[in-house]
Amino acid sequence: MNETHDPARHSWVPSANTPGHDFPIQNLPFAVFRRAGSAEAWRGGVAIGDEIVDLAAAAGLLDGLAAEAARAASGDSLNALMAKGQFSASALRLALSRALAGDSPTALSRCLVPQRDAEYHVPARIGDYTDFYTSVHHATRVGALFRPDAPLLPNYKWVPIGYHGRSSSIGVSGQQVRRPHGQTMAPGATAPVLAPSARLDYELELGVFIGAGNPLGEPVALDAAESHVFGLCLLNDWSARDVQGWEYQPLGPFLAKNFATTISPWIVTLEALEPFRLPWTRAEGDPQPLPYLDSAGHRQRAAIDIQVTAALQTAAMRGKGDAAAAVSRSSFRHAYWSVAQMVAHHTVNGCNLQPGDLLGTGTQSGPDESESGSLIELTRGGKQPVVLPGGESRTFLQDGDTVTFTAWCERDGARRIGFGRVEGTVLPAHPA
Ligand SMILES: O=C(O)/C=C/C(=O)CC(=O)CC(=O)O
Ligand SMILES: [Ca+2]
Ligand SMILES: [Mg+2]
Repeated sequence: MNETHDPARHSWVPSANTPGHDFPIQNLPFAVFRRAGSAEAWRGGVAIGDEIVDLAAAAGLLDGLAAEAARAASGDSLNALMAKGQFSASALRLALSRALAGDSPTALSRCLVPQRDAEYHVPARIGDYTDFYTSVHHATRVGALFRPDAPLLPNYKWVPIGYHGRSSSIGVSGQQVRRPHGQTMAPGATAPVLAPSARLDYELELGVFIGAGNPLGEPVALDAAESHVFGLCLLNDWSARDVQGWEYQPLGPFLAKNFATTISPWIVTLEALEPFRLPWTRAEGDPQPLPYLDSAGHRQRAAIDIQVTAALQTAAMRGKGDAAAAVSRSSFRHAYWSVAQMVAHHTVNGCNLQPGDLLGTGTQSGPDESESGSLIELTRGGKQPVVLPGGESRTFLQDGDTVTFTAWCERDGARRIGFGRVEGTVLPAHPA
């Protein structure tokens, strides 16, 4: 821990000191933004309270490594900053923390843009996107629905399972997601049909942005893995369950999941998450991981307690001015595999991760059924509707529904930090 985590540190930006604010001075997450509706250039920014530090403007006020880092973040993506590695982003975070601390505004006050005036871009050019499956609770509950005889496959507790996703359809919060068409095979039918998905779902996930890459052919060791991670965001892996159930064997998800993935604009750095570390543990009877996925240092601190929630607002609720209703709530601390294990496993065969690559953690579900991170789990495969305040109910998503995820970390002795939000709305399918 360093001075940037000091819970007593406060900022001359008044909104940053509001209790419970997602973006106090202890957080300082990164995004790519511009003034909404303007022709301004997209550039990197750091959140402080209700404001954004414009990094293109701030670069000239900083020195050394921090100034270089701010210049690298002045373009329309954070890839150049990510490529510089953890020390560079850390130097910038420290310089900003110092310049934003205290009672008296510094020269940085000229570089602030109100968040209410901003629009956001996907924060990196995402070359590759891989989605993992790190929640054993999600894997067990979804597995029971797709494969009643073998819910948790025998490989699960040995190998961090994932599939290669699609980066072209990743959008930033506010994305309008067109209900996809796909092939589905109704129970008892003899031939599939092409139709709009009738079982559209969300998946409550975190995204992991890669910072410094690794050369092709050179695996990243577990204890070095986190030095390749820039930070975490919120991620909704929209999923067409009826398409998935028919297409996924034997090669895994394909069109059921590649039509849209929505991420939050703000990336919370691993450094900001430091106070919320937990030991990485295994339940009695779980196998010891292979040596490349295990180390003493990893066991000590590889889990992170990030609380995650999903809320639903239907078009009717929006019309009446009713707030979104919470439907899922869990924590990343329940994940079976850690961020470091995802990176070590992804590269163990020599696969090269590159700056700006995105890893999904997989749906975060907790041990209790109420902690399910998707509708397919909450509704037991669409059999038990979720009833919303106001009387409507849902098995799967309907047109006009807005799904919002939030996440935060809190514990005694640390300042609470948050991730902002990721939001997406379902549009009707294109006419056939
Ligand atoms: O168990 C299956 O066959 C598939 C489950 C998923 O939908 C998994 C997926 O996208 C990974 C995850 O979000 O955990
Ligand atoms: Ca997923
Ligand atoms: Mg997806």
